[in-house]
Amino acid sequence: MNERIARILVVYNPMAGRRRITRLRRFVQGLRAGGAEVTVAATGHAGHGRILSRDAGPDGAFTHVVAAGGDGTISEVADGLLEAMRPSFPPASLSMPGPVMGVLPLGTANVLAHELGVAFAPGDNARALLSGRWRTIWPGRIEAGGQARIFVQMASAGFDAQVVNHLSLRAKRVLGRGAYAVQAIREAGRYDFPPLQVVLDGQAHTAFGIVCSKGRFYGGRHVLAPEATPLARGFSVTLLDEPGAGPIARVALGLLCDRPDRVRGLRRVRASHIALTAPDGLALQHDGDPSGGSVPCIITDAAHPLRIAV
Ligand SMILES: Nc1ncnc2c1ncn2[C@@H]1O[C@H](COP(=O)(O)OP(=O)(O)OP(=O)(O)O)[C@@H](O)[C@H]1O
Repeated sequence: MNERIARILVVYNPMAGRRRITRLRRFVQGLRAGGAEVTVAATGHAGHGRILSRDAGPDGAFTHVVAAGGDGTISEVADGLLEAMRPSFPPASLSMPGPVMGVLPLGTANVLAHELGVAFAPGDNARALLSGRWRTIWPGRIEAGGQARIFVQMASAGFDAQVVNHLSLRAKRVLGRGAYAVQAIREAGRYDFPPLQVVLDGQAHTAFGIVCSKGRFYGGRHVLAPEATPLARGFSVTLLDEPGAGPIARVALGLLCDRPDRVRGLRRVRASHIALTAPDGLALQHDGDPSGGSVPCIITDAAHPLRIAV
């Protein structure tokens, strides 16, 4: 196989964001104009991105797999690429690092794209991808109810996970990021803030919400964890010490002003092994989508890092 030709699989989520098919077309044109062989595969259902990228990974058929969608699509593609690296998944060669992952931001919040400075303009993105530059990121892994999922930006339990779990894709398409605010107002009246037991690298804490961040940003380009980076192992863990709608409103204001350090009742701890339990099995979310499981859960780094084009 000719190693100089980029062979690119684009995993396109047609349900992400506001269905920006024109931007996808421009991106593919840019790649082809740059000499790449491009295959586009649209996802047919939630979780399909993981299967498409897992099956693209092991035999070297593709040099790159691009997640064309939002953060949920990115986490599914990352999940599939990492699954293909598992020794138990045939016919992966352990010496092969797998395809480089690309990101074409077509989603609602696109937090990882902001975090890594990925180009939003399709032509610029295609040129950057073909330039061959990449960085190594360490995704997170969340294990709940016997199922493990990969995330790239953050995972959480508490009020925000409840909002994400009750938010419809349709609302996100119609209202964009405003859909999160509308849903948060709805949940504020009915969420009862049960306490979470959190064990961070063996140290026990109690909290009323927890966000395990790989990157600085949360909900778009709002800084929650200034020191977090997806380029390193471990997490910046934000704990909410007080229950209720008042503290949540303070956090929202702190995020809008990018001043999480000024918010009373929020604290951050570095940790690499996070165990959560709660009395009544709270919902979880990762990268802005429901995790499909509930607390109790364990959060750690993924077994392998991923190469990501920037
Ligand atoms: N064909 C499909 N039909 C329904 N859901 C799908 C389909 N393909 C993917 N999905 C799901 O769509 C969800 C949302 O996708 P994604 O997160 O990429 O977009 P977004 O929510 O608009 O963006 P962001 O997460 O950046 O706010 C994901 O959970 C994914 O599993």
